Parts: sequence; structure tokens; C-alpha cells
Amino acid sequence: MSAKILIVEDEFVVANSLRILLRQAGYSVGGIATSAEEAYQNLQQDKHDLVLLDIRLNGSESGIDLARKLKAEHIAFVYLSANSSQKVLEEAKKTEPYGFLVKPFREKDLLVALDIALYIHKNRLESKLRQEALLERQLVEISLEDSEDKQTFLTIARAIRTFIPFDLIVCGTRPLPASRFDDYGYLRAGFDEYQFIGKDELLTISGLKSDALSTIIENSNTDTHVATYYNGGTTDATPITPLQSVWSTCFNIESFLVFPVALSNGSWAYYSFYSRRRDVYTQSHMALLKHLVSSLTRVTEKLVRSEVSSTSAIRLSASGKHDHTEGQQGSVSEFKSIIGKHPLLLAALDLVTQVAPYKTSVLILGESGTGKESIAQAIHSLSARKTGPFIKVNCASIPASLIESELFGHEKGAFTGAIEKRKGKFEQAHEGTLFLDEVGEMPLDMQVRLLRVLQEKEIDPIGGKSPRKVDVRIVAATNRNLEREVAEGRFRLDLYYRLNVFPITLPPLRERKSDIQALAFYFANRFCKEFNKDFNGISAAMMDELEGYTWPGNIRELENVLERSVILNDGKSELELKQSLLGTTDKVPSKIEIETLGDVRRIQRETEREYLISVLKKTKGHIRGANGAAELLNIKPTTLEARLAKLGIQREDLGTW
Ligand SMILES: Nc1ncnc2c1ncn2[C@@H]1O[C@H](COP(=O)(O)OP(=O)(O)OP(=O)(O)O)[C@@H](O)[C@H]1O
Repeated sequence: MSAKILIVEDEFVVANSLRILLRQAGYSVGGIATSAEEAYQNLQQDKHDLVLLDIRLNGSESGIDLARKLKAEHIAFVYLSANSSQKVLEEAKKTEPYGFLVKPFREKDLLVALDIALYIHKNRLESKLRQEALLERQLVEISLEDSEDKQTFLTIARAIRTFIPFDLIVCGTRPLPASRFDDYGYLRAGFDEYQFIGKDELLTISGLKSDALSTIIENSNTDTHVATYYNGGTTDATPITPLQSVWSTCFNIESFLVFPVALSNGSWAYYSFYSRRRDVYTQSHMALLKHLVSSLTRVTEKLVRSEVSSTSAIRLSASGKHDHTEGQQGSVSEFKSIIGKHPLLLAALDLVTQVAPYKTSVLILGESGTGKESIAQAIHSLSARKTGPFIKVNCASIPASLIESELFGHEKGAFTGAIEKRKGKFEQAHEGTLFLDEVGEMPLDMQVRLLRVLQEKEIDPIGGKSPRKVDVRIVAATNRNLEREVAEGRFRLDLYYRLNVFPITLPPLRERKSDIQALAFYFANRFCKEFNKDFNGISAAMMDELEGYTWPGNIRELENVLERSVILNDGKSELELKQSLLGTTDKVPSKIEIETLGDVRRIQRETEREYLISVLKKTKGHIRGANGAAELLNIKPTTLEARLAKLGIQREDLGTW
């Protein structure tokens, strides 16, 4: 059955020619609307698969206003606009369109954009519906479990977090008498680590006296309405209550969302999701909660102990002594080697758990060394394909002439030098995951072939007689800005959309500096074990410098710095930087140009080289034995020899002593 499309366009001539074109291409056109209001009526009367949307429309609402509603209702839409100013594009981008075409466009571009939009929509919708059904089932199961209230709330929080991100989740009932404060919550302290926050904790963290908190509560009996809040403003202009202000200030909150649930005894329970990031909450989060309201009510009834007091208030049992930390870091074992608790990292890991079980293609974006490969591996390990192969292809390192045979394989004799049949990476990854690293570097002609494989799910080995079916999940990664690559003609738009079904962006290390210490200790421990040395901590000066540096090479660079520090350490004292990261000591010229990751690596190598040469000079070139360089450095002679070879250090470099 052909997809049904609604055209929302205020210029009749344009709309009519679109209608003709779409019908010729085999689509069914449900109607033409000239304003957002008219479009809305159309959509309520009739189900459409996709909306083609102009930004400037008749009436008070723009295409972008309409898009927000479409997004909340999971209706696919593609913008068609003559307006491509940066400001409009940015506003439009926030609505997460399925495509954007700038008028005038070619017929071919429109048809490709529609094909891709419908593909993405089908994939997103399928995974969303499966996930919603899963969450609904989880909530029902939680409502049947026999556990204590605090634990029940934590289980609810854990189930919801991949759908509605939060750094702090709070629940409470209203009306709330000033004499009693029953709200409580969990602060997310790691991927699966939560800290309980009740009245005592809030008083300690806020520094408020009990009386002051009571006054705040008296003035905070919120109305029973749904709202999202952005950095001080609210979606419906309702003022933030003093109590919400306290939570926000104490935990550096930038945006929050409140969802009330009506209880059978006439009172209300409130769920508040707080985030340290701006503009996190959207209408689609609200739509999800509304969709789940019956299972959420059921589980909330269980959560709220019906202890009807004289004021007929409901009490949430959050009193008594509490453990401060519930759950444990890394209970999802696939994440055990992914260190960090920064909200940006946790948000990315939540997306990983959300998408991993499905076959959906994933595009991992992030600068070099941010952990893209580690995340690709976690996606594989969390999927049903985990027992199948995980095959990596680095698209940047294969010469253009070999990439086709590398990916698709060849038959014996297919070309000069093909002395035997060879399976390509796609076939090797059958029933597993193919990780296309640095996909932005793939030559354009290979992009066409890759797109065909993704569409047809079959490969054509070079010299083969017929195509072969392959069942492969694609996870691609790039450190390039693919949108810019598309704009500059180096990356195909259709492949971009096909790969970008589920993007996950990893933050650079300089944006998650609070993780540097944990990462540094993790790497220090790992390398000390590897080099068989005792770990005696990291000096305060070194830690200051690690935290002050901007890390152009991200986690990989930090890992290298720690490896070098461990090698250069005597195994008896704290780790130190033998060379400033900022290149400020006299060994490195102060006006050193550090522009690329290559520069960073070069400087690291030079520093290590100089240090090892200076140690070897002290030992008069002796590596082994008592007072040899290996003993001074407290590493195995074979390890030192391997390092010397890697750094190209030879006897001549030591000069005379
Ligand atoms: N969160 C993390 N915790 C601990 N180690 C990490 C983390 N993220 C990455 N690493 C380590 O940092 C190094 C670089 O990570 P990885 O190779 O996954 O980065 P990448 O983004 O794929 O790099 P590139 O773009 O250069 O291919 C690896 O040794 C990896 O194990």
C-alpha cells in the first residue's frame, strides 16, 4: 500500500504541482492544508504517514509550531522551505525533522527525501512502540512486586530513565501540610548508581533550617497540572514553586518536567524529572507519560501508602534511616570498562541500552578518542547478536582500490592477485555487527555500494555470479561533521539519512572534566598492573594539570599520558608528569604549535624519548642488571627494550658519558 501524504503549503500552485508529482510517483495525497490549524484538522480526521511541510503558512502558527505537535504525536514530517536562514534552520532542527528540502528542489531530491523519511520513521516507530510496550509491562510488574516503597520508586526510576533522562527524580504527594515533608528522590550518581535524597539530605545540602523548609513547603502546594520548565521559564508561564527552586538550586538544575498522577483517593502524586542540561524535556516526553498514565497510576497507588491522616493527606514512606547509595556502578557489565558519571556520558549510555536490542543502524558521533569504538562494542554485547561476530572496518585506513574487496569479498581469479576466494567484512559479520569506523572517510563510489547493501540486504562479491544475502547490524562512527560533508558534496545525503536513524553523540573530554580523576585512576591502576608496579597515587600537581588541560586527543590521549607516567615512575612514589601537558617547561619551546592530534602524539613521544635517553645516560647505557635503566624505572627489561625500539632510541642517541 502506498504511503499517504498531507501537503501543508500556503501557495496553491506549489501545492498542486507537488500533488501531481507525488501521485505520479505512486504516493497517495491525503489533502492540502494552507495553515497549521487546517493541517491539524486534516490529521485528526484521517491518518497520514507523512506531512510535507512549508515553514511559512497562513494563520497564526508557523510550520515549526505544527512540527512540534507532529513530533509529539510521532508523525513523520519533511520541511519544504524557501527560507534557509541559519536562525530558521536552527529552530527547525530542534523539531528533529525527518528531512529538509530547500526550494527550489529537484523532483529526484524530493523522492529520495521521502523514501528516507519513511524508512527512518518506520524504524523509529517500531523501536519506540516496542520500548513503550516494554516499559508498560515493567511498570505493571513493579506494581505486582512486594517491595518496600523506597525500593519501588528506585525500580520505577531505573525503568523510566532511558525514556526520560534525569539527573534527579523526585516524587511526592499533594496536598502537602507544612508540618510534614514527604517528597523524596534519587540523584543519579553513576550509570546505575543512585543516591537517596529525603528531607534530612535536602536540609543538609541546602543548608536550610527545618522551619524555613516548612515555610517553603507551605508556599509550594502546586496545582495539578502538567508542565515542562526551561531555565527559569515554564511552558505554560506558571511560576516555579519555592520548593522546586530549592531542588533546582541545590542540584544545579537547568530544566525540569513535572507530571501529576491522580490517585483513587482524590489526592495527587507528582513525579518531577530534573536535568542539569538545558532544554532536555520535550512534548514527546510528556506524550510518553500520558500514554503510560494507567500503568503509572497503578504503580503509584502501590508506591503511596494510604495512611490517611487527619488532614487526609497521603504519606509517602520516605522516613527512617536510609542507605545513601542504592544500586551499584556498572551493574550492566557491558559498561564496566566505560568509566565516568558525567550527565552527558550517562545520557549517551542510556541511548545505548535503548537501541542495543534492536537491529536499527546506529551512528556514533564524537571527536577522535572519545570512546566510539568502546560504545560500538557495548551495543554489540548488549544485543541478541552478542554471540555473533563483531567485525571492525576502518574506512580511513583501507586504500580506495582495496575497499570494495575488503567489504564485499572476491572470488578466486576476480582480478590479478586474487589467488583465492576471500570473504568480505560483510560476510564475516553475518549474524553479528559490522562496525564501520570513520565512515565519513569512505569514497563516494563505495558509499553508493554501501547504501545498496543496506537497502537490499545482500552483497555482490567481486567476480561473483549472484548476490548473497547477509544479516548484519551496522554501527557506524565518525569524527567528522557529516552534515557539513553532505553540504560540501563529500557524503551522500541518502546514506547519511540511512545511517543516521539513531545517532549517539559522545562528549569530548573537555566537556566532562568531572570524569578526569576517575579515568586517570582507572588507567593508572591498569598500567601499574600491566607493568607490574605498585600504584602509589597521583600527585596533586599532576591531577591539577590533568584537570586543567583541554585534551584535544580526548580519552585516548589521557590514556597515553597515564601509560607514560607509569612507565617513567619508580614504583615507590606518586605518579607525576615528567613533562607539562601545556608544553611550558624549558624542554619544549613555549611557543609550540599544537593544532592536531598528531602534534600531541609527537610531543608525547618526544618527551618520553628524552626522558628515557636521560635515564640511559645515567646508567651508561645499561638496561639490565642492578642499577640498570629497567631497575631504575621499575619495569621489566623486555618492556623497556620494546619501548626503546618503538621510540627508535639507539646507542648513538646516548652520546658520550
Ligand atoms: N569511558 C571510558 N572509560 C575508560 N576508557 C575509555 C572510555 N572511553 C574510551 N576509553 C578508552 O579510550 C581509548 C579510545 O577509545 P576509542 O578507540 O573507543 O575511541 P574512538 O572515539 O573510537 O577513537 P577514534 O575516533 O580515534 O577511532 C580506548 O583505549 C578506550 O578503551
